[in-house]
Amino acid sequence: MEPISIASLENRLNRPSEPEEVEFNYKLEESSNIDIKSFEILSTIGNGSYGEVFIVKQKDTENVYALKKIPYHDVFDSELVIKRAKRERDAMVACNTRGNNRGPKLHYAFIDKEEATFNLVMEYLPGGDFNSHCYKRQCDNNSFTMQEIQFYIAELVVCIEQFHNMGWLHRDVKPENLMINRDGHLVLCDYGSSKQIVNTNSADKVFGNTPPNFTSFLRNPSCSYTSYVGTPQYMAVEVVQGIIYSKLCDYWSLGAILFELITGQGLFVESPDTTEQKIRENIGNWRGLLNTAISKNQPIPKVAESLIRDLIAPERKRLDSNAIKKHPFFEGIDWLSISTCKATPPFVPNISHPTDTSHFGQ
Ligand SMILES: Nc1ncnc2c1ncn2[C@@H]1O[C@H](COP(=O)(O)OP(=O)(O)OP(=O)(O)O)[C@@H](O)[C@H]1O
Repeated sequence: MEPISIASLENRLNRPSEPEEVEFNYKLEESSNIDIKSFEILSTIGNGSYGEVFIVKQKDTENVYALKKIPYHDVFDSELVIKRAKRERDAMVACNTRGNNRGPKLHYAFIDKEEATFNLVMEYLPGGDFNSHCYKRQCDNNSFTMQEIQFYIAELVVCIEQFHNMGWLHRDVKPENLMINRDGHLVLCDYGSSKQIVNTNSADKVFGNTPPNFTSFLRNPSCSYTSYVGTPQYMAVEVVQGIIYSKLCDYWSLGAILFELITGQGLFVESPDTTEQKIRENIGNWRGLLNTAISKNQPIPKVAESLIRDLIAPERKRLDSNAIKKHPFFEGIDWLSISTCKATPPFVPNISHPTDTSHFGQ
């Protein structure tokens, strides 16, 4: 039998293109000679489908950061990986420049050509991810009170709203992509699936000095997208069907998360064995299945059911952030204190030192 020859990186036919460092680098000029050797890797804190996240210490300053490393030399999907990493980097830069206090602060971004990785050095969020927090509560038989759910959903509304206000759709809002910061507030992370809203008519005005009114773009086809992204369980029907969608898709995800926090069940997920394909089919048949899910999981407070139905709804009827904030589900919520992180969270992580990783399951 012929020996199987494995193509080296150099002679592969579809060798991936090398990413441009100038497009990716961030803040390197302010701190000379920053590269991967500037950081001591302490431990792994997360593993996603695209990257690995470590807690690191900068050697000269002793500052602690989270470092996300995204390898780009996989021959099968490197173009996709490069696109995702750039989007993530660009959205994080937008968070920094537009003062989004619900996104992780980006400190540096650089490419390591030797190990073929993108590197994003960001603020370390020590409270762990919200999904793990919910899972722990469920395992401890300590389900959320309606007051706690109201708080977290209000925080998520503000996270999504701030992301939209800087001119981006997130498209992958899910509990795993929400982190808890040191003060117990939610931060929306993982921008690999996000998309910048492009106003083809007045691109300059969108990011000019005048704050743009993005609500006016909500149903403007020139600001809607048809590519297929996201995580099926929380994906809006118009995204699953690949038809034109707008930033309202992120509020469908909010509705799916609200349902899950109240019932402890994933919406449109019948059992842990439900396949991705089946979840997509279920979302396609959402009208009937939503009624079934709601009647099967009673009691759900009427006011919460009403908000779920206003979010798991056809895009043209779905509430936007202004209408969501006025919904009776949020009675008693002080939106100013939520958006300025002054509201008291129900849980504040106990952090004993800057490199404490006790809220990350390992
Ligand atoms: N700034 C941060 N501080 C602390 N932990 C973080 C931070 N960013 C990410 N993590 C951890 O790393 C995990 C993976 O990160 P992330 O979701 O960004 O990776 P990904 O490869 O894009 O994931 P996905 O599979 O969702 O696309 C997160 O779930 C979280 O536990």
